[in-house]
Amino acid sequence: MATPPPDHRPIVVSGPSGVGKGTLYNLLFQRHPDTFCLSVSHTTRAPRDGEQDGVHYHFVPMESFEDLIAKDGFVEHAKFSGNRYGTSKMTIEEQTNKGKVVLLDIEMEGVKQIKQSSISARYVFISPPSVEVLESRLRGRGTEKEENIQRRLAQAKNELEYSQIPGVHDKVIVNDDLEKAYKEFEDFVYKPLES
Ligand SMILES: Nc1ncnc2c1ncn2[C@@H]1O[C@H](COP(=O)(O)OP(=O)(O)OP(=O)(O)O)[C@@H](O)[C@H]1O
Repeated sequence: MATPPPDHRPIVVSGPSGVGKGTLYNLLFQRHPDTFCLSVSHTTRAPRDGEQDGVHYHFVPMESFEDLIAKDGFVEHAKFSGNRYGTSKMTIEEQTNKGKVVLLDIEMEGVKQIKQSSISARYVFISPPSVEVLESRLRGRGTEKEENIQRRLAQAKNELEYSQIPGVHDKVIVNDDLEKAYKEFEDFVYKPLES
């Protein structure tokens, strides 16, 4: 049965690659079925094998994407290797109107953009116990090539610096012991509304 949190605002989850963001919010989805959803991004890149439109991404032509930018339809968007990616305001609104609390898994530049947008959201940053632990998780996941690992670690240092600026995030969780970090994450998500 769905147990919605008292605060329905979208939750922006950020943190370095490999820190365990997906692990934490997938646990939340398992333990609270039908309550949350992950925002589906728009992209101009072609679908990969097995990717479904509307499930993994909203796949759109460049022209439609740029049209939506011009109409201020995105809370954040970015370009990676020639393709555009973004989170549309419409996607967030539609899911919120269905009674779901929307989680956004966003990297640092996107977080900065959302903070400038009209969307009222809650911000949680997932931090590694140390850069060494982060490196071993990235390697342990076995999904990255060496050059990718080095690039992600360099980017992690920027993200960690940004997370230390007071007031940027409502909550910073160190993902050391998974169950302990999960409990902190769940407590943050289910925090009573402040009057
Ligand atoms: N508390 C933890 N202790 C040990 N290992 C963990 C912990 N949390 C996550 N992991 C492991 O670390 C690896 C990275 O986790 P995950 O894929 O959830 O990271 P992510 O932040 O979502 O990464 P990305 O941003 O690249 O998608 C996984 O192999 C996961 O099982």
